Amino acid sequence: MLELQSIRLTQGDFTLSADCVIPAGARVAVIGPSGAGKSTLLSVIGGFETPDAGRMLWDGVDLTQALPHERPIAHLFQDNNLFAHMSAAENVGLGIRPNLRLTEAEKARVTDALAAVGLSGLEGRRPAELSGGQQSRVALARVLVQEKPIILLDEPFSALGPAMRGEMIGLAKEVSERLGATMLMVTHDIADVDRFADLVIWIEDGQCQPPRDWGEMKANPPQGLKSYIGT
Ligand SMILES: Nc1ncnc2c1ncn2[C@@H]1O[C@H](COP(=O)(O)OP(=O)(O)OP(=O)(O)O)[C@@H](O)[C@H]1O
Repeated sequence: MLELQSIRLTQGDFTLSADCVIPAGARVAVIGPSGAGKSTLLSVIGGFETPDAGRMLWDGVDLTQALPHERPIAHLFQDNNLFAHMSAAENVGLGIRPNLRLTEAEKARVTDALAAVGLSGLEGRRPAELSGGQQSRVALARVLVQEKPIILLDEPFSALGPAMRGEMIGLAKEVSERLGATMLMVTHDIADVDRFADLVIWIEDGQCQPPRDWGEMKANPPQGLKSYIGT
């Protein structure tokens, strides 16, 4: 499990606070108004920001001071972070080795990951030769080959239309199931939450609420969530 113990981070006049436990293997949507601190929470978990106070533990190991690449975490951001001059297979291979000197077994893992996201036959294409949805699939395949137990998605598919986004969220779910990974996804869309989440972390004014069952939260929403979804 992922434990955030009395985490505090102040940036200017904004303070994030989080004190919660996320069970291993959970799919968690992180929702809340614009500027509430959703991306900041993911930055703290990913190690891109160091909290002023508190600790983060994964399976009892204190990772609070660990650098991003030392953490058991894979990331997917809105812009997919694909390298324009590299093929789909090379972009995925980077998830295994940044120098791309892959063994035959590692090359096979890349091929398998691209097949798992429906891109067999397109391994040699560069990002500009792929549609937006296909580019997102490459980014998901790169998450898959990293085989990390924690995956952070920050508004990953927001550049896609609603139907394609739904499809990609289904695929992200499959990736989390395949790896047994704990997945946290920031989104602004309640339809995404319905499709994706077991649990929801509601954030408002920098305060993260502990994760709650989504069905239960919808039945009995905090006031801020009611205003947010306009009920
Ligand atoms: N480097 C920084 N220095 C000072 N304030 C910052 C910094 N980065 C973010 N903030 C502030 O922290 C707050 C939280 O920002 P964050 O991006 O986490 O919100 P968010 O919930 O992800 O918003 P959105 O839904 O609009 O993406 C905002 O008020 C933002 O202006």
